[in-house]
Order: sequence, then C-alpha cells, then structure tokens
Amino acid sequence: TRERLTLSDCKAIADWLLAQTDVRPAVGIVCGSGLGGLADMLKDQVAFNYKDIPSFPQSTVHGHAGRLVFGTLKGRPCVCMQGRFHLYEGYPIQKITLPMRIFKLLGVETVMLTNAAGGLNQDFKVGDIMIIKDHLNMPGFAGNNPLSGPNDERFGVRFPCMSDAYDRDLQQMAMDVGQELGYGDFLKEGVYCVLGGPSFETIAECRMLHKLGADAVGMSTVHEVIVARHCGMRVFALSLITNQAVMDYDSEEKANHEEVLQTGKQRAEQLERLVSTMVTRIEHNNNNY
Ligand SMILES: Nc1nc2ncn(CCNC(CO)CO)c2c(=O)[nH]1
Repeated sequence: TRERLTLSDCKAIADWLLAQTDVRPAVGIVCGSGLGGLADMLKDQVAFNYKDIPSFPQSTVHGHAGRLVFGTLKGRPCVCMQGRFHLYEGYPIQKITLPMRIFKLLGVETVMLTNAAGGLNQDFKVGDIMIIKDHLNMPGFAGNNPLSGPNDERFGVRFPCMSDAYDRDLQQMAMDVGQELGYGDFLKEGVYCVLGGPSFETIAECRMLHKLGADAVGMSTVHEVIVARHCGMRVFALSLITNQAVMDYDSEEKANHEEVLQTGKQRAEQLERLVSTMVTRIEHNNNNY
C-alpha cells in the first residue's frame, strides 16, 4: 500500500470507524507497553482489531494488544489505542503517527499518551510516574520527522511550533489529581528523550542523554506528539519509569522488556485512576456528554 496517506485516505478510515459506533470521542488515549489495561476501563466498549481497520498498521510487540477501543470513561466519550507503533518495528514514521490524524478526524480534542521509559534522573525510582513537560527528539535531529515531505495545510502549518507541545494546564491538573489521589511520593515531572530502538541504550548514551537534560528515555510518543500538535489537538503525556537506566560501568543491571511489562502491571491501577480522573475534569467544546 502507498506509504503516505492523504487527508481523504485518513477521512475514509475515520468515517469507516464512525459508521460503526455512535461514540464521538473528545479524548484519545494511547496505551504504552503493558499499560493496555487503561482501555479495559472504558464502558460500553466498541473495539476494532487493528488488522480489521483499513490501512492501519499492526502491533507486533508483546504487551501491545492491537485494538482501537471506543467507549466512555465516567460518561466521557473516549477512544483508546491498546498498543501503539514504534520505529523499531520497521514502520515508516508516518505510519506510526497515522492514528493521531485519525483521532483528529474522529473529533478528538485532547490526546493523553502513556509510555514505559527508563529513568535517567537519579532521583527517579522504578514505579515512578513522570509527567512529561518536554521532549528531545533524537530521530528528528537526524531528519526522521513525521512531518517531513509535502505539508497538507488542512492538517496544519508547514513549520509548527513545539515550545508549547505539552499542555501546561493538563500538566498542572495531573499534579493536582496525583496529589489528591495520594500519589505524591511517586509523581515526578521531566523531559522525555526518544531513541529509535530496538536495542536499549548503552551506558555512554545514558550518560550523554542525562547530560543533555533528559530525565527519561524511551522509544515512542514524541512522533505522535508532533503530529497531534500539528493538527491542533491538546497533548498530555506521561511515562511510567520501568527501570533505572544503567549509568555506571560497574553496574550489573540489564534493561529487559519483561521488567518493563512487570512494572506496568504493578502501577497500572494507579495510572488508570490518574488518567480516568483527569478525563472527567478535562473541559471540551463538544460537551456532548
Ligand atoms: N533503559 C530503558 N528502559 C526502558 N523501559 C521502557 N523503555 C521504552 C522502550 N520499551 C520497549 C522495550 O521494553 C518496548 O516498546 C525503555 C528504554 O527505552 N530504555
């Protein structure tokens, strides 16, 4: 199939979905590795396997179910990606971010992205939840940006601003809700750095990224954020710190995917409460609930 989908291709997918559910989502949620349980919170679910959605990529990673789930969270209409796509799966970057344009055409106004990440900040512990306040787009530095190529002005401008990528009000809301829920001890904020993967970073790379101001390192999210902001959706994102990135040459630690999924299971309940409480408080224009 053609790699670059036009707006009308994206609209055809969105219309195909909208014809099969009467949920009109105002919030889109992206579940990271092992965090698919967020989708199970939705009531009155209408779910589509990615493989049944025309032109949708397939999830190939253990811990990513591969379903698009429509439903309501405490009465608020949402759509949730149970499984996301990554550069390391071999997808072209525009395939990875296609769901963001579908969200936009479904009427989504706010995207909430979650991921699992390694902790570079030495104050972080495994199990911490880091509210993302900014990102370092390493693949972007090498020209691998989802907006490269011809720009469709109907989605957004040619050169979009990214200094306001992460909505400050939603960051504050997350902090407030987290405190209310008693999550203060493990609620942090920081800068997320994306790498291509699939290999985990070396010790020298962790030390470099930490020096460059990164607090957490992962392999996703940033590409989706860029496309979501390009087409004017508000963005909130958080990382579940699933392990301490290895920073010392005398460390025996070895990053592994199983540990990532295990930590996700342990923290899933708190993550779900944080995100679902935020969804009930986010104001939307189309208050059709
Ligand atoms: N040190 C380190 N710890 C991490 N925990 C989760 N991720 C995000 C990558 N997640 C992959 C592999 O688990 C699956 O998408 C990382 C990472 O990139 N580095």
